[in-house]
Amino acid sequence: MPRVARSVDEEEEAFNACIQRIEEWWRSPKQAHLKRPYTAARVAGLRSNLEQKYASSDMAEKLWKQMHEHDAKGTHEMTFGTTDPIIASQIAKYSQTLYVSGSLCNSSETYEPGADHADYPWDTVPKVVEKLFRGQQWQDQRQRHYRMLHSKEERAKMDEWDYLTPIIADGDMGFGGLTSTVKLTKLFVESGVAMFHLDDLAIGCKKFTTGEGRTVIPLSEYEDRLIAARLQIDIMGAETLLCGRCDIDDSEYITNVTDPRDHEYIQGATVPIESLEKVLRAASAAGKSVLSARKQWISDSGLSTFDEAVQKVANETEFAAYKAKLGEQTVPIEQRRVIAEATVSKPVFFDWDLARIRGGQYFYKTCVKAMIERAVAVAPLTDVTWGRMDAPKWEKIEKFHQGMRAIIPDRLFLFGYTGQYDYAKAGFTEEMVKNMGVEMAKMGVVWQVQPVWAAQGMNMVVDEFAKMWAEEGIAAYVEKVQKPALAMSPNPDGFGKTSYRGAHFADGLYDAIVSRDY
Ligand SMILES: C[C@](O)(C(=O)O)[C@H](CC(=O)O)C(=O)O
Repeated sequence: MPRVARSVDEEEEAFNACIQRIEEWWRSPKQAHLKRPYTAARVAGLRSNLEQKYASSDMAEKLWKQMHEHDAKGTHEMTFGTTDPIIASQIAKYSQTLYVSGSLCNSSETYEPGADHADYPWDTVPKVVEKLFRGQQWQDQRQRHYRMLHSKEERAKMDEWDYLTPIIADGDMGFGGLTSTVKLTKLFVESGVAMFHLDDLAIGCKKFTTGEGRTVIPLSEYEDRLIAARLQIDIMGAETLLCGRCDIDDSEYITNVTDPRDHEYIQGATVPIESLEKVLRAASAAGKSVLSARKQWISDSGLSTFDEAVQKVANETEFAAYKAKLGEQTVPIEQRRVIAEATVSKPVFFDWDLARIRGGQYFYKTCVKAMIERAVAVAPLTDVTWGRMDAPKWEKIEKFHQGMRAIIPDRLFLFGYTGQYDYAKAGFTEEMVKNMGVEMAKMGVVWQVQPVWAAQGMNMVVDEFAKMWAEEGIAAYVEKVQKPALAMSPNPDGFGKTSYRGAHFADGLYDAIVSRDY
């Protein structure tokens, strides 16, 4: 039987050398801000004997450099989402990066489309990243071949695009268990991604039209999710970047109360009342609106956090004493009750179980302070932060990013302009909208994306063309598409002056094979 041709002493020596290489790597400038909860020995013990290099590392280092250059200049990247290599090749002319949206993948890259629910197969987004990255490499190879068919003088006058724009991808919530997140991470690294983001949402709980907020997971589970991803990146020895996305801004529920760091934000009934679920079941049985019954219960129950419950029954002096005793550290609910008993004369009624909803979730009162606490807690595991917001509230944008940088001065951020942002409703003037990208860049928001343009802008383009083509046919195509396209500069590719569609490259391969030189 073939055995590994090496003595146990050599094995031991190789293993210890691997540990030292990992420890040295972790001291490198790009890794130094990270703090792992596991040792280099544990990582070495999870590696195979085949240590590989990944293109993901090259693309991550390119992105890391780009983001820090933007930060130093107070500028920012603007890109948008696509799942199509042809669109990606055109984005490369004006943006330095590319984004792969989970929402878009769920509507255009799955056998069974869906809403932005991350209910698609876990390997969907990494496969789209790989498709786009392969497309980028082919465009780069094709362009290089075409250029080198020309003299230096001719090349000096030709367009040359950097098609190898780092790809940032949506890892959603890591798709379930920790080993699912490990596998997702492995595929992302192997796909050539530069960075991916993981959020703190509970899987499968998003609601879109009922007015209910998102469900998040306890901070400890969010940390584990990110540790799983960081560990797999370390096992692969990759430079791939990890973004901690925090989705609590639009949340209303949390799956459980195991982490005392969340207790400050959990809401409960502050008067004795029938449980919410019991009331909703009765309303449903009576054919009444469950949403109205829910709204009424929230009002009747005096739904509040524990601190708000204390404030309702304490006088000013008592509440000040209560808050002073709490201090700034994490105080679990049972300790909050003890402090309330010691500082407030009246009894405090607070029951978070009465408010639990059908899936067992607890009500959660989000705020910027909670967003900052979460983002800071996971910063040692992540390279950048994304505080996701369902609507643009400038005060909140400022409070979050400035609050984060007051604690981590060099933190970099991502930001997503989702398609349904209503700026007027959010109190933005036209001037504010025009300047928000630049103003956010001053706070370290160096990468800004419109994730789902393809589900909005592309629909407009296709709608317009489909109507024209159906009604006016080829004559309109020649006048409104073909002629303008061929006249454009830089050439929008497709046909005409460049080798965009690969004709020259294909012939170049053929000619090399049959060794015929032009
Ligand atoms: C970025 C996002 O995660 C996505 O899937 O593209 C979505 C986009 C959107 O809802 O517009 C999100 O922001 O949650």
